[in-house]
This record gives sequence, structure tokens and C-alpha cells, in this order.
Amino acid sequence: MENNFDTKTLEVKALAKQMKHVYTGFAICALVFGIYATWIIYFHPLSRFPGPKLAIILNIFYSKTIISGCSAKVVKALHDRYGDVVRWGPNELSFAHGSAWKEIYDWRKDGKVLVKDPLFYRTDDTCASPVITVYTFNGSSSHAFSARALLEQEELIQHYADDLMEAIRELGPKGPINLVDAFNWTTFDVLGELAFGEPFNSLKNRKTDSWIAIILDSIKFNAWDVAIWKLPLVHYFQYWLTPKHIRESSIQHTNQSKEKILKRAAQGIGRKDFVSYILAKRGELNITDWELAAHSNALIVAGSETSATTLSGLHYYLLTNPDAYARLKKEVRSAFTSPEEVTAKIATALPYLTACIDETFRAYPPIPLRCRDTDQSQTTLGVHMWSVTHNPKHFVGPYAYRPERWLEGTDDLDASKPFLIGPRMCMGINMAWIELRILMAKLTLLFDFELVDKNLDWTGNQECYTLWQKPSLYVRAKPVTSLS
Ligand code: HEM
Repeated sequence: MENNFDTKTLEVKALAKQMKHVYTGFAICALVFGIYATWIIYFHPLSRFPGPKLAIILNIFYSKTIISGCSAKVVKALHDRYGDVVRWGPNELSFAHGSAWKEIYDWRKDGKVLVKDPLFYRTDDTCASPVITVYTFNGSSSHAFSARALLEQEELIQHYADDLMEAIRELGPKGPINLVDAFNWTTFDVLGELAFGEPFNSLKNRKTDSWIAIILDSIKFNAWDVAIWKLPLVHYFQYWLTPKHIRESSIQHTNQSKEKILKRAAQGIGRKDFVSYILAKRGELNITDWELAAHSNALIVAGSETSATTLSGLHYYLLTNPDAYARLKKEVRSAFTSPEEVTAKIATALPYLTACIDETFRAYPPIPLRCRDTDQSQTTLGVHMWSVTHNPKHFVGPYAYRPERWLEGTDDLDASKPFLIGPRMCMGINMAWIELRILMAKLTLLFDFELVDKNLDWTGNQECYTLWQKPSLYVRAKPVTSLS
């Protein structure tokens, strides 16, 4: 009996001792965390920048925000509360004023430039990150965007623009058309030809190619990838943490790109598309199959989704702003009497068309988030596009769609930089403008569109993972019968 009691006492004592170790362990962790949190909030070199304290300690808030799909609005709300510069992670600074464009992205006086956040270059079997910028510096891609190449691209754009007009003419009488789909078909077909040497044939089939759907889904992968790699040790669990359909889309997209690009590479450089310029320098620059695929991958997303987004937004804003739409129709229909007359050169001279496109870039920037750069102290800096273009210090009534502001010139128009500036500015800017002008001129000349859902709130609930996840945009299309 006594022995039994002794054993029990000993067991209780051992347990108490163990618990003491556990408590001491917890206390030490809490102390270390407390010291770290105090240092990161109050003594870190970035501590002079305001921001939510809990967000500053670890990247949990940062990561959660970018995978939430709401980062455009969340970061804007942070800027509204804390000012034009916000610290929203241990090493993350976001800027919402126009002067930051030059400071962050342009060449500095000493000839140096901040480097793009290395997370952008993370490349493995699941994700072929864009390696284009690296090549840009080596000069292999720049020929693909030269004036001569642009002329060839205009021909291609005209071809697909005419196919789009034909598709709308055919589908219009059958019922409402989802313009988001129609624009995706068009811009992905153009980029398919240029980046992979063949179209997706969506316009021809009047149906979104399954690969486009995969590409659109795989865009979310980049947000998940960055979010996970921002958290210490969490990347070891990336496979299990990333939603299955997003992970699989990314792998499928990467593999399909590789397969397609190798097929295209086997045809040599005779054909004048983006690939031909890269192939011409392939040996000299030692470009691997894998890098070639990553290159085309980046091009297809950078060059098609962005233009389709602009065209969709443009139509939403025009159809909900009848005065602006009427003024645009008047300008376009006075300039052209038939679609054959539409050229990029003439369309460039239409001031209201240009103003409508510029205002769409401002109100609904296709890449609304931060283009991140890293300085030597590993601080990630970025201008938050959406917050700048909706900053009332730069644009009066920032939520109103008013193309006129681009003609009046009273707002701080230079604050809107949809294509970025500096050495990493969009390489396809000229092609994008040609594509937008030609498509808009032809669409406005040939059709009167009407929005089906008059209460549609375009950006209200739209999610964003680097690029927008657009809802459907159903319109009724009435062909214009009386072209003068
Ligand atoms: C409305 C149309 C477009 C907009 C608003 C746009 C915007 C941008 C922006 C903001 C960047 C910088 C991204 C960053 O550094 O993180 C970029 C990069 C780029 N864009 Fe565009 N873009 C458009 C159309 C195009 C087109 C038509 C092409 C051509 C095919 C293109 C090709 C590229 C390429 C190759 C890059 C560099 C990607 C990299 O460095 O990783 N873009 N674009």
C-alpha cells in the first residue's frame, strides 16, 4: 500500500518536472518572440513607417491578403488609414503616391536599379516563372518588339480583329454575348501565334480553349507561391497547402507550354514570331528548353490576359457611361466609313479613343497590385497601382469614369503608369496600344452594344491575384447598318 503510494508520488513529481520544462520552454519562446516583436515593430530600420502592428511582426497578414483575392482593396484601405507609405509586413513597403514610380523603378543617378523581387524568378517543375527580364538585359527579346516586328504584329492583329467582328456578327442574333470570353479568344489567339507559333483556335471554334481556362487558373498559383515562400519554413509544405486545382493547373500549363514550344522550336527561325527572335540567340545565350518554355509562358500571360482585361473594362465603363460611349461612337464613325480603313496609325490620331483607353487603365489597371522590387537590405518596395490611380490627391473623383480628364489635363495624369516605367517597363506596350486601338475602333464602328445586367458592379466583388478574375460581361450586340 505504502509502496504503491510512493510510486504514485514519484510519478506525479516526474510529471510536474516535465510540465515545468514545458512551461519554461513556452516562456522562453514567448520571451524570444516578444523581444523579436518589439524589435521588428520599434527598432527595425523600417520602424519609422506606419502600418498595422500585427501585420508587421510576421508575413502572415501579407500572405493571407494576397491569396484572399482582395489585396487591391485591402492595401488601398491600409493606405487610406496610414498614409501614402505603408509597412504591411516585416520587410514590405507599399507606396500610393505617383512620385514613387521614378524612385523605385527607374535607373538611379549612380546607374543602378533595384532588382526585381527574386520570388518572381523562382522556377521549378511546378512553376515556370518569367525569365524574360533576364533576357531583356541580354537583348534577345527586344528585337521581338522592334518597329519592324510591330508592323508584322499589326497585320496579325488586323486578321484576328476581323475574325472577332465576324464572330460577334454571327453570335449576336443568337442572344447575349459574353464579351470577356470573346476578348480572351481574340487576345490569346494573337499571342498563341506569336509565343507558340500557332493560335488556340478559340475564335474559330467560338469556344474558350481548355488550355486558356488552365492558364487563367494557373495565374492564382503565383499568388499562392509568393504567399507561401514569404513565411519561414512553410514552403516545405507547399504541395499540401496549395489548393489542388491551382497546383495542377500550373503544372499542366507548364508542361503544355514546354511541349508546344519544343514543337515550335523544331520549325526553326523562318517564321517571324516572338520565338524566332529568341531562337536566333538561343545558342549564344545558352537558353535551355525549360527557359524557352518559361519565356513563352510569361509572354502568353503578360500579353493576352492584360489586353483582354482592358477591353472588357473599357466596354463595361462605356456601357455604363452613355455620354462617353456616344462621344466615342461619334469620333470613330466620323473617322472611318468601313473596317478596312481602320489602321493603327489613323486610330492613334483619335484623341477621345486614346482618352477612353487611358481612363480605363486608370480606373481599372490590368495589373492593379504592386510590381515588387528589392533593395540591398532585402526590403521589398512597390507602388500599389490601384491605390495610386484611386488617390484623390492625383485624380479628382477617382471612382468616376471620366475620359475627359485626359483631355483637360487638370489631374496629375502622370501618376497613372499601367505599363510601369524604367528598365522593367512592359515590353509589349506598343503592341498593346495597337491591339487596343484597332479592336476598339472596329468594334465601335460596327456595333452598338448594350449591357444586359444594368446593375452589374464590375469591380465591386472582383477578385485579383496579380491579375483580375473577371466576371462575365453579357451584352446585346446590334450591327450598325448605316455606315456613311
Ligand atoms: C493592356 C495591356 C498591358 C498592360 C497593362 C501591361 C502591363 C505590364 C506591366 C505593369 C509589366 C511589369 C510587370 C512587372 O514588372 O511585374 C509588364 C511586363 C511585361 N509585359 Fe506587359 N502589359 C500589357 C500588354 C502586353 C503585351 C501585349 C505584351 C506582348 C506580348 C506584353 C509583354 C510583357 C512582357 C514580356 C513583360 C515583362 C515580363 C517580365 O519581365 O517578367 N505586355 N506588362
